[in-house]
Amino acid sequence: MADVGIRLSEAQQAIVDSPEKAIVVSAGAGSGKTEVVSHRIERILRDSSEEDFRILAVSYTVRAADALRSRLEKRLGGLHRRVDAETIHSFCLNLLRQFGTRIGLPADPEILTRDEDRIELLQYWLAERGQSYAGDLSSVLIELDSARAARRSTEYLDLWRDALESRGAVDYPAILDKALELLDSSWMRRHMRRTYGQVVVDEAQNLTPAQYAVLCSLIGVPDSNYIDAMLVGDERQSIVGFAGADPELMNRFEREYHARRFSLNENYRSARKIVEVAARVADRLAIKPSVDDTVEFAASGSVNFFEAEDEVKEGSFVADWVKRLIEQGIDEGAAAPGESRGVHPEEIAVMGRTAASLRFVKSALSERGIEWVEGSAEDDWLESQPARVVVALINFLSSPSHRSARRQLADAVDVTSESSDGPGDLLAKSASPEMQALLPLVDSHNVDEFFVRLRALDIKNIAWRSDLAQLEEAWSRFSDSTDEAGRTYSNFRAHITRHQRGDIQKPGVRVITIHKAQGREFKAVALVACNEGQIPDFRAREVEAVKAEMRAFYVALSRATRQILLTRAKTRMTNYGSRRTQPSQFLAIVRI
Ligand SMILES: Nc1ncnc2c1ncn2[C@@H]1O[C@H](COP(=O)(O)OP(=O)(O)OP(=O)(O)O)[C@@H](O)[C@H]1O
Repeated sequence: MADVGIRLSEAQQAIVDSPEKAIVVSAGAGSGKTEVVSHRIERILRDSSEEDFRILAVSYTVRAADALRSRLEKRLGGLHRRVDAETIHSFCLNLLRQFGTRIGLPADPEILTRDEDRIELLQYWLAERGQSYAGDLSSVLIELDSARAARRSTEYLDLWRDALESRGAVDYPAILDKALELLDSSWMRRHMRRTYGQVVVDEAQNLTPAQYAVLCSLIGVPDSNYIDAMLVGDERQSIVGFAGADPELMNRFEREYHARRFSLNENYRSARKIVEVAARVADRLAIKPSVDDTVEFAASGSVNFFEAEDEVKEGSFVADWVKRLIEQGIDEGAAAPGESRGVHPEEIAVMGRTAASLRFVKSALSERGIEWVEGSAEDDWLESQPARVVVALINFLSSPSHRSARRQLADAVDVTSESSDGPGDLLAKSASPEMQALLPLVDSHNVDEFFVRLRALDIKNIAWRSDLAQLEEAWSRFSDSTDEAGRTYSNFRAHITRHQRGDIQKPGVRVITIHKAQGREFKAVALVACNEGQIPDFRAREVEAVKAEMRAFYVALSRATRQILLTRAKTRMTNYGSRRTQPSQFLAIVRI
């Protein structure tokens, strides 16, 4: 997203300059929300003389937080250090690491990220209490997660909280719970008020009630001297309802904090035809204000539809479309006069409502020798197995007593673990020479020495060199900002979790689900499998559920700046053989 030389519109500038303590910005896709957020942060920092007054900018994904951080870094020079750009979970986790002992957490709480580890603990804890559960424990966890996101009570909740406490562990929802408990103390609130002069929440349509509670606790109650706050979001892009998100919370904030509401109606991202089709979907979603394309956009854009006989042919058609884009650029007439038609592979996204719907495109792209990558999965920043093991090893060495850390290492090495296994045992169990080559790392005395040894390793894996460079970069960022005493495995692991899992840097066409595409921008977007049952997903039966699917459709369309291709296959392979499909009801809305 280029922001050099952008002239903000009057409506955008009004938000940047607004002196109100609380504001809500509700605006459509591509209307410049992220642009406004970074300009407003810049304006506040430049206007304030207090050196130690910081801004907390909360984003929904690690990738979005990273993107905001690097945008501010480019524009603000040294001033960007006064901004903490984080996800709400990483912010809360950091609070727990700093102050958690005040509420009885261990200094380094074990973080249970994987369901296997949670199920094992739940099973153990139920057995301890002489209880058993006949059904599938993962469904208990799903219910526990959604209850905590919604802040309602449910069966097993107290039991699960006790189980976590007994283990000195937290899972993702408990990170918020515990942060809330911490923020309950007046000392902690004072500390927040002394630290932050402004809190900004981007993608606020994705807030859950639990996150909203943390936010309110953090800034302070309405009618008090609360920390200035700005919520920015788009109700039409609310697509994580399954995770408990409630776009209504933006209105609640407006009411409770008497916030001034702003809206932005112009689309700066997409060419005319794309704005037109996205606006038809937004209108159907009937959330005001609707987008109107009053920006005079010089590019007309192009929107096309293709219906294939079957999914293999659909995949081939999309792969050929990608190939043509890379070789010849976007369609003639789709670009603005004088604008280059060239497209880099990274500016092309092939999207699907689910990952499964993308498999035919993936193989068709590979057959044509076109490089592609999946979205920004959490661990995607490292490609080779040895590098992933290195991270798992750092995790293990930072908390050798955490069972989950041992298991993660065992998984990364691809062996099974016994409770007595140390990291050396796990590496030695693997027959792979690459894993054996990592053995010298195990008994490094500290993380400095770990890195000296890491550089000296002789590993023959094509991706190792670039992964090593990534690890080195993470290390040098960390060591630049941390004094010797703070350079522990545990702090370095925390640094990696907070900063290093963002967008993938690898080259190639992006082949991603719509959910992974939120907040991003591409020159050309193909959306495959536009069939009933695929988008909308077959599980969406109620009106509300279909609307949620329509919002996903809106997110997909509104990612494109110049060109859209929608495709479907007339037949699909299912477990029961080939079946005829019906076109998605959403195609009728965009009138294709
Ligand atoms: N005033 C402006 N003039 C020119 N370009 C602009 C202006 N405001 C924003 N843009 C550009 O429009 C594009 C969309 O802006 P931005 O990413 O901030 O939108 P957004 O509202 O955050 O979108 P979404 O909600 O879809 O993620 C970006 O490329 C941005 O640089």
